[in-house]
Amino acid sequence: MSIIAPSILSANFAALADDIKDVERAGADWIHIDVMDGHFVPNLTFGAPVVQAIRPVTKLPFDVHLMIERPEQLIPSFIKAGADRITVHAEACTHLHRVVHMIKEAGLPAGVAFNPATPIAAVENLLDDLDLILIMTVNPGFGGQQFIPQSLPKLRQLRTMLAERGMSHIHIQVDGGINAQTSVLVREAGADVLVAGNAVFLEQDRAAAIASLR
Ligand SMILES: O=C(CO)[C@@H](O)[C@H](O)COP(=O)(O)O
Ligand SMILES: [Fe+2]
Repeated sequence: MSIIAPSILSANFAALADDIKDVERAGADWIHIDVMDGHFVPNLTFGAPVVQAIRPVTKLPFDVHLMIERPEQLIPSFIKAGADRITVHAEACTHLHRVVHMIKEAGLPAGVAFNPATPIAAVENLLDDLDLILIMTVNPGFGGQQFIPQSLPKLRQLRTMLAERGMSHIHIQVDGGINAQTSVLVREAGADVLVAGNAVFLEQDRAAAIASLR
């Protein structure tokens, strides 16, 4: 069964706590938090103080997706604020091994994300250290974009790579343009953690929306 992680980027920021409680009631598994710095991606979102403010609102794990340059500078503050798992972009880390170990040594599961144009080979020698690999199914920076179909062969390639190495316990996460239709395609291609922003938060009936993704 897929893990569903609604992305609060599509929530109503004026009622963020209520929206988080609502998706928890509706059956969400993780809360996906998109951190953007206006440099690595052309948009700006939340910092650690926002994560800290919403931490008491839910018991669900906070899945923090860092779309920022030099993530090693901010990882400690996100952990202190209540992150339960952290994913960094391969493209944003000069020393990816060091950054992944920084997350692991703090006791958190570590993930590595890949933009649509980045080959996944960069992670081949790091598999022992990873809990999750995120295949971006849009170019990161904004919610509500269209799913990129070339992500599907990449997902299959990753699934095969993990199976060949006996590493199929590593989560394969997808993020961007996931809805009731594309969720079927990505699941068939190997994804087991589905992030969805608009497809959950813009729906009146969030329980039905989550069920249709699952
Ligand atoms: O990381 C990102 C965007 O960069 C995502 O988490 C989006 O927030 C997903 O939004 P939808 O495409 O599902 O609306
Ligand atoms: Fe994300």
